[in-house]
Amino acid sequence: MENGAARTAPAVIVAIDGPSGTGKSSTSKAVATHLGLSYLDTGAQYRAITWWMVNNNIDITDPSAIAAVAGKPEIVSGTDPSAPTITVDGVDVSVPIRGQEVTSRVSAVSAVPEVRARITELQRSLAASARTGIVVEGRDIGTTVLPDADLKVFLTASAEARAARRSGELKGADVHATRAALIQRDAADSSRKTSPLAKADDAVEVDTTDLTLQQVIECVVTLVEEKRAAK
Ligand SMILES: Nc1ncnc2c1ncn2[C@@H]1O[C@H](COP(=O)(O)OP(=O)(O)OP(=O)(O)O)[C@@H](O)[C@H]1O
Ligand SMILES: Nc1ccn([C@H]2C[C@H](O)[C@@H](COP(=O)(O)O)O2)c(=O)n1
Repeated sequence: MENGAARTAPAVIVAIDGPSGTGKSSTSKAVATHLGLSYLDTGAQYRAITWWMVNNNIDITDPSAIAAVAGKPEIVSGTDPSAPTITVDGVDVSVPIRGQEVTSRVSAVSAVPEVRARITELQRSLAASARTGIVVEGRDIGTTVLPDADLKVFLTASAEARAARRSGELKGADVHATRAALIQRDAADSSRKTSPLAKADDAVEVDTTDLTLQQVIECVVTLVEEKRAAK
């Protein structure tokens, strides 16, 4: 090492993709916290722009109406994994974006190419400015947003496991209805033309069905450390 200077770990870019309820957010936040990286929830950004469309009475069934205003809202994501934030035009929307009104419309809004172009640009800029590196989670991070990521992980889990996790979270929500809604959203997200939900060819697939959250976190931390060591 030159002049005995302490070697700092090189910045590392991690892409975590997968269907709803596979554990992307929980895993990404914990991995980023453990490794001192930034964290970006890209689903929250698509939810935030959907919230703005709903609040501004934009016709969600009309892609050209969505495209015409896609550049208007200012979406700001805070990337501290211990306290991630999301605002639209300065308003904290972290709670309303999780509601049914947004969840049932987000696939339609996020399928519009102009929306994706706008949000993808934000995501790339946040990743480029992350000093120590970043964990970015979503649906198209490994395939489209950050195709040169150091590590790509694709999380999966059975529909039953995902529905049970979500029903537990929603305090007793009907597990069959939750399962049906997850499958419907995954189908919409996987079948859109522009950057659909997909596993990148070079992603490591981790089936979380029979793993605890802690086991998944440990698995991804190990994968990141291996990549870092090889840099
Ligand atoms: N391996 C696991 N075992 C048990 N529960 C888990 C596991 N992974 C995540 N969970 C729980 O499942 C729920 C969904 O997890 P999380 O929000 O991280 O998934 P997600 O993939 O980000 O979902 P979405 O894409 O819908 O935002 C949370 O309550 C989380 O605590
Ligand atoms: N990279 C991404 C992230 C999310 N979306 C869309 C599709 C999802 O149904 C929706 C909400 O995501 P969640 O909060 O459930 O992770 O946002 C996308 O198209 N691309």
